[in-house]
Amino acid sequence: MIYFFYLKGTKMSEIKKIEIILNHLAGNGRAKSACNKVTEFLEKNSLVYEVHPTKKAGDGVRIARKLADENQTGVKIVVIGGDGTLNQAVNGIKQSNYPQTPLGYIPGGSGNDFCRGIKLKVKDPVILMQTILAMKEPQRIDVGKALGPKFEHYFVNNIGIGFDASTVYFTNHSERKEFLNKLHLGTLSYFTNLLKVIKHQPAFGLGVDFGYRHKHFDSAYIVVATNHPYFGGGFAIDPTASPFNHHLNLVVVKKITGMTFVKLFSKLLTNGSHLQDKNVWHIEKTNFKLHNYTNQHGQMDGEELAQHEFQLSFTIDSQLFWLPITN
Ligand SMILES: Nc1ncnc2c1ncn2[C@@H]1O[C@H](COP(=O)(O)OP(=O)(O)OP(=O)(O)O)[C@@H](O)[C@H]1O
Repeated sequence: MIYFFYLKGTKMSEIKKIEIILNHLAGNGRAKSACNKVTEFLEKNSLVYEVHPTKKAGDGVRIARKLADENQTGVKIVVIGGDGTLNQAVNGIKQSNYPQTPLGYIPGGSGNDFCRGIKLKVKDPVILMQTILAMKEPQRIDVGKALGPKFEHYFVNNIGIGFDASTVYFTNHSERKEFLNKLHLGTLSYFTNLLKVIKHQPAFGLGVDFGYRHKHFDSAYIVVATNHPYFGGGFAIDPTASPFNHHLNLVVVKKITGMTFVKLFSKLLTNGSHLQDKNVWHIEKTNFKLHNYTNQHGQMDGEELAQHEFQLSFTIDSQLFWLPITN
């Protein structure tokens, strides 16, 4: 269903139309509710808008590419959904003939790690839309890019292999997610599935190339290439990462069990001192390569990637956003 409004008496100011990409399923209804508030505001102010609902998984890419290719002046494209929908929209823009097209974003997911990562202060969707409309210049924010055989994707948060990716897999396939989301406990949903993953996730071999150096791990367990600190709905896997420093961070945690794991995890939850632990290795670079030697689950911005022997080259890129940032 496409909603289209052109209200009589619309002030033909600089903004002629707002194109909204909506994932009405995101955040178990949070995105839909945010969209309703936003469109009510737009109507009250006689602004022209159109809502483009995603009709199936992955649809955000197609919609964003199409809207960017229309290249209309005076139009602002705004995504309302979670990190997965934002990821798709960024990839759609990058695949279009106008990859410099800016995107507005109103978070409505369950995790919303991107907004946490860029320290977005405005929480109210209507105030955020007002801010987006008032902005004259878009802001450039880092996004990661991963290239591999048959793989070319941009990501706004992170790409993970192993532990966190298995957690995404189990979370997406659990009935508890929906239930906990209803209670607005998306992070808890992720957390409870960690226990399942601790039981099932094996250690795996991993090679990392950075600069002229190579590092080998016999027993990698958590592997995250990240644009900012957060994954899994607010866990700061690398508190030193920043989406404004034109670098990507890579964190590798070796397989540990029992109390060693509990201690490390509590450091991660409390003060970020896990990065100094002897079982954790991390780098901050403009590019690096990863190769895991057995099939493992992967995740990109919370979206499942099929199980793979990943061979990925990471670089840093950027995307223009209609978002109020004070970094
Ligand atoms: N109409 C649809 N039917 C089925 N799946 C959809 C539909 N529209 C979008 N999706 C899928 O929903 C998934 C989740 O989207 P999204 O990440 O935006 O929300 P979320 O998981 O609630 O948020 P977050 O990632 O911030 O926790 C994405 O994989 C997207 O492709």
